[in-house]
Amino acid sequence: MSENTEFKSVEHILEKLSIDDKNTIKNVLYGKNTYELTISKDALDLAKQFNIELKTCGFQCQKEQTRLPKVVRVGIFQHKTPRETWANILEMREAMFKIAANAIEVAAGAGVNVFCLQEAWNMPFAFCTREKQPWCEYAESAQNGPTTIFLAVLAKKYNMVIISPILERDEVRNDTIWNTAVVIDNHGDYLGKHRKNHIPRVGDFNESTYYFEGDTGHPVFETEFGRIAINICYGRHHPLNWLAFGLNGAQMVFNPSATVGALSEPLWGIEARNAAVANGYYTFAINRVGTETFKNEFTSGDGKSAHKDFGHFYGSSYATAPNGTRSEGLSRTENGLLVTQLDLNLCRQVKDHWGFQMTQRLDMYADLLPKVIKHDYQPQIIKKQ
Ligand SMILES: NC(=O)NCCC(=O)O
Repeated sequence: MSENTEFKSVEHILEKLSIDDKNTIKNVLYGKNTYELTISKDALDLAKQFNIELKTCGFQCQKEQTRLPKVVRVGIFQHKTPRETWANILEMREAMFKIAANAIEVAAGAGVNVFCLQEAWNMPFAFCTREKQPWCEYAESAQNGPTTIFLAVLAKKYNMVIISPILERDEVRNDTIWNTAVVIDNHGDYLGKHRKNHIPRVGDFNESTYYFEGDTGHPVFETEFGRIAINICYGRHHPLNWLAFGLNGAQMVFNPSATVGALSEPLWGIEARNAAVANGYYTFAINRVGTETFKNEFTSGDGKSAHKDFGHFYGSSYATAPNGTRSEGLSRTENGLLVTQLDLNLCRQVKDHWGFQMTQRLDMYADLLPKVIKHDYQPQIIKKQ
């Protein structure tokens, strides 16, 4: 399907219904407790000028008697690759930096405190090709590479925490490559990094040709705007990965992704949303957008003829509150910024209400898991004798 024939979004189709029907359906499917944010005219005008779809969503939270509200604005940004995939790397990087700078400027105008980009945001998602050149050249130091240096200036300028998922080159340890999210704090300082824990081996996602499973565990980054963690793309299919970030105290978990319609679209609205409910934190799922075509054909090992693209990255980035209420999705076809306003107090309120954490029986799972990973494990199946 070509990009022109892709439909814009589920919400766009819902717009065709009467207001009453649309609201009834949205209340059932997305939850009721949201509101639109007021955004300055300047930020709205800038978004228009930069061709960025700007959507907002506020999540309601009760006032407490003993704790002050902890209100945070979060921006998530999805974007297309702005040049042909085979463009010169320095030119591509320059064009990507321009797109990110524009989006961050709009986000700053909208009062965003924490901002996250999509997976491997500053390059084409070339891991379908299995070619090492030139793609490995995009890899750079997490702490001192050009992308972190570039974003650190903006983080400081706008007093904004920025999460930057990139292809990392560990120059200290054997030049190895990793799929990594870098966290830069609101003073422009490097706070740390997380390496993708689960590497896909499905469809054209040949990422294991380039990098290995991450070795950084489940870090949670304490920032002035709350405790954040990053569950990179394919990790969203792994409930224990989400669980571990929750156990380490995350209040907001980001899922920067790159995934295509034919493979995962029916799962997209479920997994990050379910993780928010199960773990009592906010989640933010960010998918890239557009179709990226490569110069050389590649095969998928599934009998289909060789081809030059992954298929359509369907965007549809969205946010979910710990009570399961979610925002609308961004477009399936355009660059977009979703700005959410949330109160971190809701995490504890939902835990108190539902008791999922209190009832989760970690003791039973802790007992089972060491047994399961033994090669001679016998599943606990009871059969009629
Ligand atoms: N980037 C990545 O891990 N994609 C895998 C496909 C998916 O998880 O939908």
